[in-house]
Amino acid sequence: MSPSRTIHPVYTVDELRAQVAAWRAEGDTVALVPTMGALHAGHAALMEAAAKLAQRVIVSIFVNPTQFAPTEDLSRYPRTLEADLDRAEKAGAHLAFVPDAEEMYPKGFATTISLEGPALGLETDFRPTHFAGVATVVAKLLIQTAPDVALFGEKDYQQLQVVIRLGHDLNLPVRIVGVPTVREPDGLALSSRNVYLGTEERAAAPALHRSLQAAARAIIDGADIAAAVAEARESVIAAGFVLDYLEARHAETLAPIASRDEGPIRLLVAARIGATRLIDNIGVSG
Ligand SMILES: Nc1ncnc2c1ncn2[C@@H]1O[C@H](COP(=O)(O)OP(=O)(O)OP(=O)(O)O)[C@@H](O)[C@H]1O
Ligand SMILES: CC(C)(CO)[C@@H](O)C(=O)[O-]
Ligand code: BAL
Repeated sequence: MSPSRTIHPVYTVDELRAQVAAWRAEGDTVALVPTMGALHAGHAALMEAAAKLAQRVIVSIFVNPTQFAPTEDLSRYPRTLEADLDRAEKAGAHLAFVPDAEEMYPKGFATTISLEGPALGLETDFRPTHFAGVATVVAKLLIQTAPDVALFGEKDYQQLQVVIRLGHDLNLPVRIVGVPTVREPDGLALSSRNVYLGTEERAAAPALHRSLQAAARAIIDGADIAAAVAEARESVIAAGFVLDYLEARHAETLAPIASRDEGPIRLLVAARIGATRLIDNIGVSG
């Protein structure tokens, strides 16, 4: 670890709780930013937003095995702890909680959260066990840290809605805050998985955001939602993606939505290019 760093990495729940208790004793409020590391400017935006909402900011860095299916990229998921600590410190975090799998899932671990509502469909159709793993680890992180506020990116929009629902349903005493997606200048949503993209794939990738924008504009201009969605699906496929889904959903419940009269609309996409799976989403407003 760099000797000049002031951010404090802790590895156990006991150390985490002791530090939070010390801050609480001084009257400080606490924000939690859960991540899987490989931190980029999107994560920095979450930590910067956290620093405006609480005096102390904790970033957790844990590549959670239970949210990956055996066929997914757990083993090759980017791990960049030293750079992450530097970035977290620059973004205003005071403590990095970096548990290992044994700390989070000790021998005999046998509890999983089961979900319906916003967890149904979309990601769940392609990653059936994903949100059970996310909800379980997020619940654990929230209980371990007991923050006043926890921040999640809109880039993982279905995850954000699942976590909001989880907080309500389990009466977790924490405010869940969503942070808008940070994008590259060409519109590609920042994601740790973007490092997997080859040159041609990277050049094609902004088509996801462009297609969503075109569909949103068409819907705002009065186009039929199903027709706008169908056109966006075609343009994603024409850009070289294999489409998992591109859907219009109610922005809060994530139920299917056929008309603007039924409530606020969110357009969500997941698509694969080469070996990389990307997700994105935008709101339809105007
Ligand atoms: N571009 C972004 N803008 C805003 N928030 C983001 C962005 N990318 C990730 N986040 C948020 O950061 C938090 C941690 O996400 P995670 O560590 O999985 O990063 P990621 O870049 O989404 O990685 P992945 O490639 O696994 O999707 C989540 O709440 C996520 O929504
Ligand atoms: C919320 C989260 C940290 C849980 O592992 C993860 O799903 C992520 O990084 O979005
Ligand atoms: N950002 C979501 C984490 C995952 O894809 O597993």
